Amino acid sequence: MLEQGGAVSQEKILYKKGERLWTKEEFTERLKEVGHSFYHDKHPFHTAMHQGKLSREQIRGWVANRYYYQKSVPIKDAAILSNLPSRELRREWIGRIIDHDGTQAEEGGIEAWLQLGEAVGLSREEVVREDRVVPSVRFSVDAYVHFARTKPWIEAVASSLTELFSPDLISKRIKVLERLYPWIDSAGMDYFQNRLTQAPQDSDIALKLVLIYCQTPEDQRRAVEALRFKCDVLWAQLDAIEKAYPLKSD
Ligand SMILES: O=C(O)c1cc(C(=O)O)c2c(n1)C(=O)C(=O)c1cc(C(=O)O)[nH]c1-2
Repeated sequence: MLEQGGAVSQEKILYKKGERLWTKEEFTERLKEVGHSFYHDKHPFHTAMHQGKLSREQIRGWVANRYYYQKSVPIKDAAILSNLPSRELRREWIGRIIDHDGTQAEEGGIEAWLQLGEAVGLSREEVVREDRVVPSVRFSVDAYVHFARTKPWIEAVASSLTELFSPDLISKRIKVLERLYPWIDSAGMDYFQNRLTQAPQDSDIALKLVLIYCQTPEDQRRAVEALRFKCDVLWAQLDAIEKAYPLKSD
């Protein structure tokens, strides 16, 4: 099928097994549906956090365990970077590593997370020693890094699209922590404040790449599955944290 300019109208091409390529709008909608159904904003541990029900020990356990995710994100991004096939693509991605690792002038997200640790009463030494990190948190985060290393780069990029949904969750979290957990030193909020500008920039780039480079129904399906996998990674972390720091029943 040819459009006016002679370009092939991908939207109308029918593929085998009756599949057709989703339009960009349909594809974006499918990705967003995954977030609405499976993102960790609805996990019971977050629900309890948002209701002000977590004890100091539970907040500390969450911060200490999530450190393992924070320190692994730039490793995951370096794995993706190493699989990107052009310098134009690598230029789009490299800033993420600096956001987390920092440079001499800019300390970066991992440092800000350690400051959050101090704000909730954890020494940076104990956070860095990973004393409280439970096996299933390690296991799920390592699965994310492994996914980024071994899957086609566009699937790894798609798996980062949970960041489409993180700004709403993080802005809610900032308000909740300030209002319901006043014992947390406000200096600890810098990490979350920074993510409110970084996450939309990251997800804009990732979504642009996914929409451009997923050119067949199979590519699109795999991107949706990659995002579902990543939702599971985030959910599994909270399951593990909840198991180690059980919620009180009402
Ligand atoms: O606090 C959160 O709920 C949350 C969620 C996510 C996410 O949705 O993947 C990220 C972050 N935080 C985050 O801080 C972060 O740096 C980050 C990087 C990525 C990624 O996949 O590349 N996700 C997230």
